Amino acid sequence: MESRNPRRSPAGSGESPATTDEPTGDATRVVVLVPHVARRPGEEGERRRSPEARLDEAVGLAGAIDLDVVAAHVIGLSTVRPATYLGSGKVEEIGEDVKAHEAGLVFVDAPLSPVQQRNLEKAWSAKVIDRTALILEIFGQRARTKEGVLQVELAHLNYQKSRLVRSWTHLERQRGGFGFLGGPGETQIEADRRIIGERITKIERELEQVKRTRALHRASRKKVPYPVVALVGYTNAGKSTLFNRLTAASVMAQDLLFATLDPTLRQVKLDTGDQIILSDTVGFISDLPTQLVAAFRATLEEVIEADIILHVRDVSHEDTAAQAADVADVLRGLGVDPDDDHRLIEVWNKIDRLDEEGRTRTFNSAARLTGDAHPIPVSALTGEGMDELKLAIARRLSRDRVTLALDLDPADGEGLGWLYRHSEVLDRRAADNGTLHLVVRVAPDRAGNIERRFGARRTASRRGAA
Ligand SMILES: Nc1nc2c(ncn2[C@@H]2O[C@H](COP(=O)(O)OP(=O)(O)OP(=O)(O)O)[C@@H](O)[C@H]2O)c(=O)[nH]1
Repeated sequence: MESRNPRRSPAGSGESPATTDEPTGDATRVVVLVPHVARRPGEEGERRRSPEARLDEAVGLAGAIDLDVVAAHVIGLSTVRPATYLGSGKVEEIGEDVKAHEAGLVFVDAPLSPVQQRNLEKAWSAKVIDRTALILEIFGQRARTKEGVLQVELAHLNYQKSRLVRSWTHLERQRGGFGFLGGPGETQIEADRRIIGERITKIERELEQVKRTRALHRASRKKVPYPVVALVGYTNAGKSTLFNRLTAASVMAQDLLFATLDPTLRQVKLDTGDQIILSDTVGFISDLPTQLVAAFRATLEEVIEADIILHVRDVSHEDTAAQAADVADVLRGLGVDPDDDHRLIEVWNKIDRLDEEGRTRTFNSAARLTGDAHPIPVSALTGEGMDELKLAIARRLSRDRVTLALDLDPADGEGLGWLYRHSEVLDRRAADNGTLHLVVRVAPDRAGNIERRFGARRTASRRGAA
């Protein structure tokens, strides 16, 4: 997608003006608006955050694609106006602001209808984008795998298709390149819809292919007997930093939202000797546009299937509770029970940012939650708490997995090879008569197979180091 160029604004500002109300200001200079509508039924999600916290988040989102935020306001509204979303007085006021700051772009952190968007663009002589458009841009820039790129492009096209009330300059350009398109009698919107429809079909076909390949990869990875530990968390919680700390691998970790659109997998050996596959995932966000839910699902398959889910939370953030609730919502949407303490471990990150009092409070509340619900306070930045975290993972793993003891004929090379491929071999000793005594560990669903094939016995023994 053309918008993936980081220097380009979502407005596609480099394109030639098609109408007189094209942006007059600099399209990288953005005014950020958070409309705050009086509470209405069914808007619970939005109300978790104060308008100021939402403004901070909106500014962060704009900054995530290198936009220069020149002004940011919370706009109190009693009701949404069908034509312009905001009341006429506010529209005028903001128009002045846009002009004064020579902004070419206004980000309205709300779902705007195509008509509202168009009217506001006219009123402000600036490009207007809503939350969905901005998030799509961010996801588009951060997509790292082919599947991620295709999913975001598909979401983008569906979004465009639903908003065909105005010309889309890139489509015009495309039409210029294919002069045969747009036969007689075909309106511009019909032609645009057809072009978008064709591209959607093409991308869907490509996605099918990519998915098939990925399914094959997943199947082969499943043969590796290591459990998958997935990191989830609100955007900017510190997942990539923690991932790096745990793997000492280099993935993009920076103070940007969505540094990780696609899952990243690394094999990690814990100090206890346990091998795990660590999976970094996309940062969650509140009010995720519906167009992206499908893309999210695909990239989050790792989470759905993970043996352990680490929920990374920024406990130094004033909105940490609301963020945790948003993450729980997304997990629920994926069919994962966020209250399943058996599978989830909460990692309370960024404790280095807390003052003495905050630290004491955090450690005390962590200590109050016992057993599986016990959260692990850490600093991915300084490394504090990493040993405790690894130990917690190892404990959870050894508890959930089944340890089996078996004897093997030394001539059964094939059987031995099979065991190494399909289980974790914890111990291997040869008796005087040559018989191999093996202790292996597997996920419970594999145990039956090994019991039948090798006459293995379940044992309570665990590796001493754990
Ligand atoms: N002070 C402090 N900063 C941290 C810590 N962990 C991460 N950060 C910072 O927080 C910012 C976001 O960290 P990331 O690791 O990119 O966060 P993420 O959760 O992967 O972000 P997304 O990919 O956007 O979801 C970066 O500036 C990190 O340096 C921590 O323990 N302490």
